[in-house]
Amino acid sequence: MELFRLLSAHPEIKEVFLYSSSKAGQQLTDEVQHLYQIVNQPLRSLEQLPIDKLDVLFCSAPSGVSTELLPPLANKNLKIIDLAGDFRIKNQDTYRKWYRKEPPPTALINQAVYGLTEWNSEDVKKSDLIANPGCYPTAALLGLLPLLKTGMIKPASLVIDAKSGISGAGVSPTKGTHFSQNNDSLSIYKMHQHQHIPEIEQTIQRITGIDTKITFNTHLIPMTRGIMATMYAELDEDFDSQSVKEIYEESYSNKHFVRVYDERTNLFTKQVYGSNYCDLTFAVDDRTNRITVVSVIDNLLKGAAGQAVQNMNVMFNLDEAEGLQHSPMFP
Ligand SMILES: NC(=O)C1=CN([C@@H]2O[C@H](COP(=O)(O)OP(=O)(O)OC[C@H]3O[C@@H](n4cnc5c(N)ncnc54)[C@H](OP(=O)(O)O)[C@@H]3O)[C@@H](O)[C@H]2O)C=CC1
Ligand SMILES: CC(=O)N[C@@H](CCC(=O)OP(=O)(O)O)C(=O)O
Repeated sequence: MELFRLLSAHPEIKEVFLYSSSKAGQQLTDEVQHLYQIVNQPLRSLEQLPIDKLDVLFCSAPSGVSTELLPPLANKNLKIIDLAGDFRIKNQDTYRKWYRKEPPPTALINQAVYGLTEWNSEDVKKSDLIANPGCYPTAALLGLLPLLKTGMIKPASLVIDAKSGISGAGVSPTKGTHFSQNNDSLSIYKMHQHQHIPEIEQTIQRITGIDTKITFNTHLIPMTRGIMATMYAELDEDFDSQSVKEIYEESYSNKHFVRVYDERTNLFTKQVYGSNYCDLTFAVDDRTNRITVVSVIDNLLKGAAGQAVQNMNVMFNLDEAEGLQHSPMFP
């Protein structure tokens, strides 16, 4: 629904069609009461996809669905952006191990471009099939890549501690996302087993050439949206606060959606709420020679729908911020 909201207000989009696997033919009223004035269509069935009339298709279903759905639609003069994990992992055995599902065909995995446009916009531009990054990897990688690429931190020392709002768990309520269980409580889940671990390691490898194994844990926070990734690593002795700040500024000065704050700024997930920004800060600890990096995003925007629209903009040679210019809502 966030994707639909963004696309409906996008100045370069003529028409958006909505498809559903379970509610074809129904009017979207209950789920999208908040979009009452713009949802003026019944949900369509997937069999009705007019491939030759569409420019771009977003697939926004849980992992495993696009492995079945997308292969027959690929390479048909239609650009595809998949929001799920299916096309993100290049090694099929790695995908099987972490997702416990069968991967898509090799040719399509090889064709898919990982859409972290801040780091590979040239590939995104040429691509017809984008694997939109996961929410946690987006937050973690945008904070870490500048430091890893320049050798500022020791990869083996890296620990990523991430926290997410409950909308990260999708639309269907489960025991784990029940209000009474989460309200007034903080929980840890999928310890050392999160499916985003191989995605982060693979992207570090592809962008910096570093083969490393990360320690990554995730927590559920009783809030609707937002991710904070707090990352700890040993700083190489040749670097200090000043050089870290310079590297961040160099990496992101011309990147619209990454905002680098001064060292030790207190960041809030709410300062990016409803926006496509990723906000970063850091603190160097001279006593321990460790650095802490903090990254915040809105999981539904920069972590999913916003980043998907940003990728679409780059693929169609539009300004990458088209349709995503709005500031965060605060408080
Ligand atoms: N929530 C988040 O913070 C993030 C989400 N993503 C990705 O964004 C996309 C949307 O996320 P989110 O809305 O949370 O996802 P959900 O898990 O809530 O699923 C979205 C919709 O997928 C459809 N769907 C299609 N096939 C199936 C199936 N076999 N089983 C269940 N549902 C199915 C359902 O709609 P219908 O029945 O109408 O077809 C469902 O409402 C996903 O690809 C997800 O991986 C990425 C990063 C962050
Ligand atoms: C809070 C919560 O449950 N979050 C989800 C990640 C959401 C996401 O990024 O999903 P995909 O990688 O599937 O696209 C999780 O931890 O599995």
